[in-house]
Amino acid sequence: MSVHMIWAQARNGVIGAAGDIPWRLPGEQRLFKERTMGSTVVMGRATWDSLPERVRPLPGRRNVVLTRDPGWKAEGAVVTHSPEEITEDDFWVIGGGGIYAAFLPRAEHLVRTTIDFDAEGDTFAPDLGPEWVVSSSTGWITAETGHRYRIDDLERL
Ligand SMILES: Nc1nc(N)c2c(n1)CN(C(=O)COc1ccccc1N1CCC(C(=O)O)CC1)C2
Repeated sequence: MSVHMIWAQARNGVIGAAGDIPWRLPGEQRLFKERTMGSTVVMGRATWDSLPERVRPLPGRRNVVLTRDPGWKAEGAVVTHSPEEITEDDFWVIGGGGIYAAFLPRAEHLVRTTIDFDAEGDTFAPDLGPEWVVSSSTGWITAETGHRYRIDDLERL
């Protein structure tokens, strides 16, 4: 089972605010799409709800949604009620905060975008222990909006 996690965070660790992402960086979204295309993506119900309907389910990927609600279902979503139920051998965890924290112990590979600003928000990236090391990095990319961001791949030592 190889578990990948992918997220974008502000310098101060914020990944979400009131059910949305407090920035819009199309270039970064394109990189997310490229990295996950063709794979299984696993997300919490709130992240599913945060996707615009036109891209829900995320096209070209098997969308697995984790929820405690036994009655929840949605067109295009494979519903799962606990992380232990996920037995796929290779998938990408795409949020949100609680889901990243739940899967971090099982993750083998992280793709972390850091945006070079501090954001206001209520949801944070998982705390990474010293066992996580950057295995490759894009270096700073300047977005159309002038914001700088970088994408690091991390592996466990
Ligand atoms: N590094 C990294 N990790 C993450 N987990 C995520 C990102 N960046 C960026 N994210 C989002 O913006 C979430 O999605 C969207 C949100 C609002 C509007 C469009 C979108 N979509 C973007 C993805 C498109 C696709 O993939 O097809 C469909 C449209 C999740």
